[in-house]
Amino acid sequence: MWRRVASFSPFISSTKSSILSQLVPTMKIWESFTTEAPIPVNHGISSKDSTPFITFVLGGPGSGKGTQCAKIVDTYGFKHLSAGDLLRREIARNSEYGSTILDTIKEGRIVPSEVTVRLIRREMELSDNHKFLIDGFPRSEENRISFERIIGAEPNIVLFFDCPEEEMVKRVLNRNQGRVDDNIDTIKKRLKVFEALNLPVVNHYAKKGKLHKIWAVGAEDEIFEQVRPAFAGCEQVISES
Ligand SMILES: Nc1ncnc2c1ncn2[C@@H]1O[C@H](COP(=O)(O)OP(=O)(O)O)[C@@H](O)[C@H]1O
Ligand SMILES: O=c1ccn([C@@H]2O[C@H](COP(=O)(O)OP(=O)(O)O)[C@@H](O)[C@H]2O)c(=O)[nH]1
Ligand SMILES: [Mg+2]
Repeated sequence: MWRRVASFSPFISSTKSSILSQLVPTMKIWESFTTEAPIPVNHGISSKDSTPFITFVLGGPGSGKGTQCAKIVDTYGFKHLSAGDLLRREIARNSEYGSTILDTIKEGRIVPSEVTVRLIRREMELSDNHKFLIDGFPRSEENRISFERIIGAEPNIVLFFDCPEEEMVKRVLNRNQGRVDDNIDTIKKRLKVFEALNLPVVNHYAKKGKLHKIWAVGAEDEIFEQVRPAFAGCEQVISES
C-alpha cells in the first residue's frame, strides 16, 4: 500500500518507509514503531457498547483546527485526537522510526497512512469515550481509504475550516510553539500538499453531504458559532456517554 501510493505522489513520504515495507511485513514495522504495549485482541472499537461518533476536522495549516477543537471538546465532550500530535509524540518518544516521521513533517509531506491510522486506532481503542474528534486527518484520499478499511467506519460529520492562504501563512509564522514545520519553506510545501491531496478529501465529503464548511477568518468565538450548527442534529447521540 505504501509503495503503490508513494509511486504516484511526490508529496507522500516514500524513501525510508518504502524501503522498510519491502524488507519486513507492515505489522512488523508497526510493532517496532511504537513503544506501547500491544492492545489485547478482544479489546477494540467494535467491542464497545456504543457505536463511535466520528468527526473529522479538516483545513489547511494554520486554519484554526486545533483552536476550534479545544472549544468543541469543552462544549460537546469529544475525545480530541490530533493526528499531528500523535505523530509528534512518536518523535518525542524517540521510537525507532521517529526520525522518519520527523523528516516527513519537516518536508511537509504526509506520513504513510498505515502509521497514522494505527496511532489513531490505538487511541480510539484505549478511550472510554465514544465521540472522537479527529483533527488534521485524513490528509489524502489514501489516508481516508486506509482509515475506512482499518477502522471500518466513516465519519458522521466533517468540518472544513476554509481560510485564505495569506492568513494561514501569517498564523503559522506567529504560532510560536517551537514546531519544526512552522517556517516559510515548510509552509509553502504544506500548502501545495494541502491543495493537491487534502482538497480531494474535502470534495469527497462534500459530495457525500457530510461536509460543514466554515469560514475560518474572524474572532475565534465567532468561528465557533459557525461550528455549533454542524452538531445541531446530533445532540442526542453525542450526549450519550
Ligand atoms: N480565528 C483566529 N484568528 C487569528 N488567529 C487564530 C485564529 N484561530 C487560531 N489562531 C491562531 O493561529 C495559529 C494556528 O492555529 P491552530 O489552531 O494551531 O491551527 P491548525 O491546527 O489548523 O494548524 C495559532 O497560533 C492560533 O492561536
Ligand atoms: O494525518 C496526518 C497529520 C499530520 N501529518 C504530518 O504532520 C504535520 C503537521 O500536522 P498538524 O495537523 O499537526 O498541523 P496543522 O495543520 O495543525 O498545522 C503535517 O504537515 C504532516 O507532515 C501527517 O503526515 N498525517
Ligand atoms: Mg493543528
